[in-house]
Amino acid sequence: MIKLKDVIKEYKINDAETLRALKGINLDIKEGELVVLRGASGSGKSTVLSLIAALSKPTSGEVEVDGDKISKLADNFASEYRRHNIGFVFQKYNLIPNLSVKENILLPLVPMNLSKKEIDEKLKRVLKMFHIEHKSEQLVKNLSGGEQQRVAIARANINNPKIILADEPTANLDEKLSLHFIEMLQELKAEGKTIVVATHDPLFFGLNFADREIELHHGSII
Ligand SMILES: Nc1ncnc2c1ncn2[C@@H]1O[C@H](COP(=O)(O)OP(=O)(O)OP(=O)(O)O)[C@@H](O)[C@H]1O
Repeated sequence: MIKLKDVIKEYKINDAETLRALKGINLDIKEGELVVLRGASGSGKSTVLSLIAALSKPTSGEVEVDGDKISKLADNFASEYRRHNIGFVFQKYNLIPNLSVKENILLPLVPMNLSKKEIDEKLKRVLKMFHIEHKSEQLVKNLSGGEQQRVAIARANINNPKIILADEPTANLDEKLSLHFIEMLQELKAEGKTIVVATHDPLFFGLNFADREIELHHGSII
C-alpha cells in the first residue's frame, strides 16, 4: 500500500550546500501493517513521514500509496489526498489551546463542506472511541497531558483515514500515558489501519503487535 522507491531527499541549507537526509530508501508497507521506524535524532524518520503524508516531495525516487504516485501530486491534490487518507499525530500534538476539544477535533473537516449531521456523526464516533466525550466543550489548554493526547489522536481519526502517521507521539508523556497511547494504536491496528510510528522511545521496541521495526541511520535503512 505504501511504497518508497529509491527515495533521496535533500534539503537546501544555503546557496552552496545541501543536506542529504535520505540516501536511497526502499520501503514497502502493506495494508494493515504497523511499522515502527527507529533511529537516532536526525536519522531521517520525520522526513519519511512527511513524504508519505505528501507534505514534502522527494528530490528523486517515488512515493506510491495504493498505486498512486503521491510524490508527483500538485499541492491542491496533495492536500486532498491528505484529507482523505492520512491521520497525523505530532509530538507536541499541534492542538490550539484556546479552542475547545470539539473545535480542535473538527479542524480537519473545515475545508470539506459536510452537513451538520455528517459532522456530528464523525465527532461522536471519535469522542467515544478515545473516551473524551465528557470533555468535548472544554478548552484544550485546561486538559491534562493524557487528555490532550486523546484529543490529538481523535483529531487524526476524524476522517477515518486508512493511514495513521505518528511522529514521536510519546515524547512528552510519562510511561503510563505512553503505554496507554500504545494501547490506542493497538485498537487502531485491530480496525485495519496502516500505522507508521517514528520514535526512539524504547517502549515501542519489541511490541508484540508491531509487524516490523525498521531502523534508519544517517538517512539509510540498516
Ligand atoms: N526543512 C529542513 N531544512 C534543512 N534540513 C532539514 C530540514 N528538515 C530536516 N532537516 C535535516 O534532515 C535530517 C533528518 O531530519 P529528520 O527530522 O527527518 O530526522 P528525525 O530522525 O526525525 O529526527 P528527530 O528524531 O530529532 O525528530 C536532519 O539532519 C535535519 O537537520
